[in-house]
Amino acid sequence: MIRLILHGCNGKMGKNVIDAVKNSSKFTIVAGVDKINSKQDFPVYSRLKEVKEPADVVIDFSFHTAIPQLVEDAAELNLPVVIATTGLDAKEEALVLEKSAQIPIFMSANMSLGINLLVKLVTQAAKVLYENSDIEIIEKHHNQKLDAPSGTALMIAKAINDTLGNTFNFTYGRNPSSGKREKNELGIHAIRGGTIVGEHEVIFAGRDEVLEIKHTAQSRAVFAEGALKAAEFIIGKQPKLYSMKDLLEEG
Ligand SMILES: NC(=O)C1=CN([C@@H]2O[C@H](COP(=O)(O)OP(=O)(O)OC[C@H]3O[C@@H](n4cnc5c(N)ncnc54)[C@H](O)[C@@H]3O)[C@@H](O)[C@H]2O)C=CC1
Ligand SMILES: O=C(O)C1=N[C@H](C(=O)O)C[C@H](O)C1
Repeated sequence: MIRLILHGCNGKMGKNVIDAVKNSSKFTIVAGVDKINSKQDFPVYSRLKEVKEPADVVIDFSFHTAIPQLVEDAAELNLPVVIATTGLDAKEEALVLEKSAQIPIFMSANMSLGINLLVKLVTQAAKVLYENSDIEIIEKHHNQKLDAPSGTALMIAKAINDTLGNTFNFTYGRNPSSGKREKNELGIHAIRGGTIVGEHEVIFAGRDEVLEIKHTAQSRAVFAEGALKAAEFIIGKQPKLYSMKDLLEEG
């Protein structure tokens, strides 16, 4: 059995990981960590360093400000971590990279298989279409989401820029003073409402033709199951910052 510590156990994704573990024969949750202390079937602590139960791996779905303490504690305890939390600032991201020299860290803004295939398809399309079309990303999420744009939208935009040698400046939404669209803009637009689980659409708008590539998450279970796959993948790996690309390449 893989012994799991669930960081952010009392949140929406925490609940989904608990359900995914119930349906899995490979995992058991030995402890949770959350800033809110609500009752679970396992002990809940307020930080990772306080956890008494021996464990093999940590999965995190919490909030970006929790990440520095999480990776500091995980490095001290020599525990691999899967970070699914989005909205990290540059300093938090730099610390994750620094700590990945000590422990294996798996980080992805989206744990679903479909989004990671979408990134592949979109970068291929961008190579062919970018000169003659305008690229815009639209993401839609529930009204409880704290960060905008989504980590996934940023991941897609960065993948396009990496592929095309940083051609684009990102434009976050448009307003009455935005003016005419520039050729080197990549628009990123965030919609928030209701209970939308997560939608990401990339639009290539050319002259007289439009290509749209879209992914819809229909439940949070896909993210929870993806996080369990990532956790299984990093146990026993060398210290490094891993992504979905590494997991998919290993097959
Ligand atoms: N990579 C992926 O596939 C996915 C990533 N996410 C990301 O996961 C994060 C959590 O999402 P939700 O579960 O919807 O949010 P949520 O707000 O429902 O849950 C977050 C939980 O983390 C806890 N928390 C906050 N600060 C903490 C701290 N300092 N220490 C310990 N616990 C803390 C909260 O009390 C709460 O229980 C968000 O950043 C979201 O964008 C969400 C879905 C999929
Ligand atoms: O907060 C969410 O719900 C989600 N967050 C991730 C993101 O910011 O990209 C992934 C997913 O779309 C759900």
